Amino acid sequence: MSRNRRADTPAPIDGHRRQVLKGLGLAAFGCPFAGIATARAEAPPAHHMTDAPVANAASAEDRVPFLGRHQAGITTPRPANGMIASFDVIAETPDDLEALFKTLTGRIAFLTGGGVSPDLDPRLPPAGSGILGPVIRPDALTVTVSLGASLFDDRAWLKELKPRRLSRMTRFPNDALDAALCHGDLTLQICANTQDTTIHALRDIIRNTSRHLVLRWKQEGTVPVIVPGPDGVVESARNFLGFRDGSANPDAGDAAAMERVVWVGPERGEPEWALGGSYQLVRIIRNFVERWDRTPLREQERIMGRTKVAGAPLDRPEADEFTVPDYAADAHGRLTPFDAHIRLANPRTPASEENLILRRPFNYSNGVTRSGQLDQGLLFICYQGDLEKGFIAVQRRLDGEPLEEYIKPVGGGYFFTLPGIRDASDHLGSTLIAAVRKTTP
Ligand SMILES: C=CC1=C(C)c2cc3[nH]c(cc4nc(cc5[nH]c(cc1n2)c(C)c5CCC(=O)O)C(CCC(=O)O)=C4C)c(C)c3C=C
Ligand SMILES: [Fe+2]
Repeated sequence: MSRNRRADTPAPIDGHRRQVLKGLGLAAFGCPFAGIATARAEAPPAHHMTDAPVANAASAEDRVPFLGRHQAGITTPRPANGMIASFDVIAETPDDLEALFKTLTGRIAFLTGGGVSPDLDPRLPPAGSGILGPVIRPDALTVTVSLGASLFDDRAWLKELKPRRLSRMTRFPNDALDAALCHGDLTLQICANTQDTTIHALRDIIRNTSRHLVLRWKQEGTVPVIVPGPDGVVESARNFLGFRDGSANPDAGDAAAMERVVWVGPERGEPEWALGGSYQLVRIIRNFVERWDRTPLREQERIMGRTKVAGAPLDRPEADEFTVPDYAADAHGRLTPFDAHIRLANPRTPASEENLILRRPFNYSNGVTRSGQLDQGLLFICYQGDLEKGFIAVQRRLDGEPLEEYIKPVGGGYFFTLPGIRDASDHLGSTLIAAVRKTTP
């Protein structure tokens, strides 16, 4: 799980990051399907630094390839803005569902590729919301499509094809789930450099799928853009508790690690159609930031298991955030308490290797609660090849952790992220539809 956090060449950073994006298959801007047949939504190469957005590196011309064995938006770099939108699906027949998947595919291909909105006919409603103007720039947009258990459970012709570990999220002890913020038949994870682009994409998709999709809930979030240090190190972005978040995330640029941690492969016993997909976990976790801000620094650090400024593990407080804690050398929990967040989340034993997850969180700030508190928190998103061994096992270890005094999960759900799209003639969900056609006359 080693990870090269340092840039080979510290400056200019924007050039470096641009090169990474070019390596991902950035094609000429202008045509919605330009480069689509060759551009693949794979993880960035190993020299990519962290998953934090880098200052001055983001450009409206950044295009994240849409085609590939896996959907974009999971191992591709996390831009500054993210959103989960959850929908109910109106689809009584396989034909309905296929039509929805095809429309989604077409819209996502256009929006992520960029292009010119068609000319306006003043006698008709405009072709789009217009909030980006007539020229849609890709802006590192990704739209990742996942399905909820209810989509399968509520349709006889889909029941047999449900991914094995997909279920309706049930309550954990510290949860106070708001039904209006939970579950759904289908989610879109929409990420981009700017919020205008995520909102534009959402409105475009809602407008073009109104026959099949009804919006249930959505949550937006952001990640701070990081200015690289003089040595070129890009540190992890901070969450709203002020700690670096992402330091020990598996390396999304390590394809072998992603096969082990994130993707559904043949060894998992999942239906054939699901290969190349992943399980998506979403949790909207409110942070009681006023209480946290009144908590002594030492206590905050012992709750998290890391120093606040540098993000170093408590057994190596002079080290950096990427230094691996040595729990075996701290067998009595003197330096890192046994109930510290990071020690529970990943005790770093051979057995806990199978519980690794890829986190892709965003901070959210929703306004003010009725009792006059800030409504802030973490839009926690993670991906794993096995939901039970991944999120569920980790969350069970975290149940009762001291951090719970400061957090309250209020929404979210379990979803299955569809495999990617082979080529320009393919569409999202094609393997599922083919399996439906095989099993239903
Ligand atoms: C069930 C999974 C997890 C939930 C839910 C979760 C919530 C949560 N986390 C933070 C802040 C931090 N988490 C950190 C590390 C970390 N967290 C999880 C899992 C969940 N966190 C894992 C698997 C890890 C990695 C542990 C390791 O391998 O050492 C950290 C430390 C920095 C880092 O590695 O990212 C912070 C900080 C909050 C605030 C939160 C809920 C609001
Ligand atoms: Fe965490």
